[in-house]
Amino acid sequence: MMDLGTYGNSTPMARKIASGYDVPEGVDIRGRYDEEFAKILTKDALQFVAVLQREFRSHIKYAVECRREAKTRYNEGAVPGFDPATRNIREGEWKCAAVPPSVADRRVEITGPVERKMIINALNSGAKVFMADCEDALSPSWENLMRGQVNLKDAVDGSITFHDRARNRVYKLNDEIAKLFVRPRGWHLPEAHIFIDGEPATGCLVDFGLYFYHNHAAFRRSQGAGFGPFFYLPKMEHSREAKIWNSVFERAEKVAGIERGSIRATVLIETLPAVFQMDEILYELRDHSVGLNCGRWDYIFSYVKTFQAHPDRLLPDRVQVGMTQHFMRSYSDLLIRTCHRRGVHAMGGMAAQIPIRDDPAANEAALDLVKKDKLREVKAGHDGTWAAHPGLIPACMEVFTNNMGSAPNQIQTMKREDSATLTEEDLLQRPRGLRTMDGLRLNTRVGIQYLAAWLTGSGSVPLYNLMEDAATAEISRVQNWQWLKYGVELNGDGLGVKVTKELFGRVVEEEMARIEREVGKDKFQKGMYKEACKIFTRQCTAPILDDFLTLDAYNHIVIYHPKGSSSL
Ligand SMILES: CC(=O)SCCNC(=O)CCNC(=O)[C@H](O)C(C)(C)COP(=O)(O)OP(=O)(O)OC[C@H]1O[C@@H](n2cnc3c(N)ncnc32)[C@H](O)[C@@H]1OP(=O)(O)O
Ligand SMILES: O=CC(=O)O
Ligand SMILES: [Mg+2]
Repeated sequence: MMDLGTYGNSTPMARKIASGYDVPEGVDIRGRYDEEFAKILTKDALQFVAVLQREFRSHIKYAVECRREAKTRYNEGAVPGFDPATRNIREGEWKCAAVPPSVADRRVEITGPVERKMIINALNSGAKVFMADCEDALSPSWENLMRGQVNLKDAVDGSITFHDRARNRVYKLNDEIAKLFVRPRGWHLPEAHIFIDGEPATGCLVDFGLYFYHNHAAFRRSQGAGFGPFFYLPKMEHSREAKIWNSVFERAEKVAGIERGSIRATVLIETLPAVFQMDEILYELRDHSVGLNCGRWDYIFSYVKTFQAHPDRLLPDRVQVGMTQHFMRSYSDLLIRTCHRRGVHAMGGMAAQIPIRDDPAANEAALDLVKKDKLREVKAGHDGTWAAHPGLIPACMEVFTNNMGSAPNQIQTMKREDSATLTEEDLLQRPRGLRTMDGLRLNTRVGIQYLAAWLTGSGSVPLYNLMEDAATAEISRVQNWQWLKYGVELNGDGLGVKVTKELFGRVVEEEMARIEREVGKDKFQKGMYKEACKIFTRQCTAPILDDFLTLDAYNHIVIYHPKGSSSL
């Protein structure tokens, strides 16, 4: 039990029963009541979330406001770069706290949503780490998030099981399982089903707070060997955001009465501004860091977003923006050099290919692409990588083990000092490649189908033999928006066709017809394809680019109880 000290309010008058949940003063729950959820949404756990919300809300608002100001500067022609004011941090000799022994070896990490069966499969997959995702891979509905918390709690205490009745198969944990990291949502997403002092709570503080409150003690015993819990932190743009997380961790450690530096986190470098802040981010989190990760898909999305007002930096077709483009390779090389200089892991990212069950030749080709990507990563000096599917783990493991041997990581052996000379120009270099009608069509087809899945509760889906999640869908959206905004010529087709609203309208119509043919009339009618098409089309043609696809779409999955009691 944690000591909430002066933050708790235990007077009987302050207790309020709302929507069936026993809530502390100032907290209002508008999501559906469920007996299982009530074991997570206890009064003390909610009080802990409220403590965090009250202490950090003004810092978060300020950080979000700073993002807006930076966006205005980029829209007026500026480009991101290294901050002269923090040169001493970049050039100084300092190290992050030593890596906890329990996570020294992270050569292959599996990721996936906090869905019950997938959690069991991922923990049993043979990967060293499982990143349980409340972010890119999860549609953040009340049901998904609260069930996810129940599932995580059962996973940490080891009791998690799942009975697949259709297949009469019972899932439970093996003796040896992956180490658990949890990725909360980004700062931008609210949790509209929990109000604190009249405002929606910050999504990531709900995800972090509930998980930490219920699991820190069991996790440190069973998984972290005295450290933990462990987290992945997404979509940051500046070190001031890392500073907030560091303070959140310190507050949580204090409340829980555990040693400072117990909690550890890997930060995803997945926005363009953040690549110029890697040292600064590690510095802010130096007592709580366990490395950085190349979140390549959001990074590509962020490149377009950051340069939304720079028509000289248009992207080619999405499929051509791989890790071998100069700006992507530079980002990965500098991340490795930065992490190893500071004594922490430099994690690689996700290849989009997944196993193709019904076509052995195509499956082999997909596996070869994954292996090639992992070989590039391990040879560059990454200490580990991500796999989207259990079927990819043996291949990823083999590539990393063949190149790293029995060493748990390459932190001491791959310093990559050659990357010290990488410049702002290297990191911003325009991607090379061509734009095609096929690219426009694929973006549209994938974007709509992804959103249709997301609106019905699935945040990661297989589409055309690739993994699609919120980050990959964002690329489809912003690329369409960019091409429409600047009326670009599809220069890869040799026909000189320009992207206009009329052309896009026709493409949407034709791609919707194709989706209907592919998924079948029945699924198409019952699904959310039409709604998804409306949202996606609106966002692609909006005069001003929406910051996030999921922020607008979130309004469609907020369900208040009792029904109709209120709305966003
Ligand atoms: C940009 C980023 O942020 S990347 C990180 C976020 N994205 C992700 O985490 C994506 C994770 N991956 C997935 O969600 C899935 O693999 C998908 C959606 C891509 C493909 O899913 P499917 O086509 O349903 O997979 P498939 O049918 O081949 O699954 C076979 C088995 O593997 C399991 N499985 C598949 N992927 C995973 C996973 N990532 N973790 C755990 N188990 C998994 C399935 O549950 C299924 O189990 P079963 O045989 O016991 O029923
Ligand atoms: O979160 C990972 C990414 O690639 O985006
Ligand atoms: Mg991401």
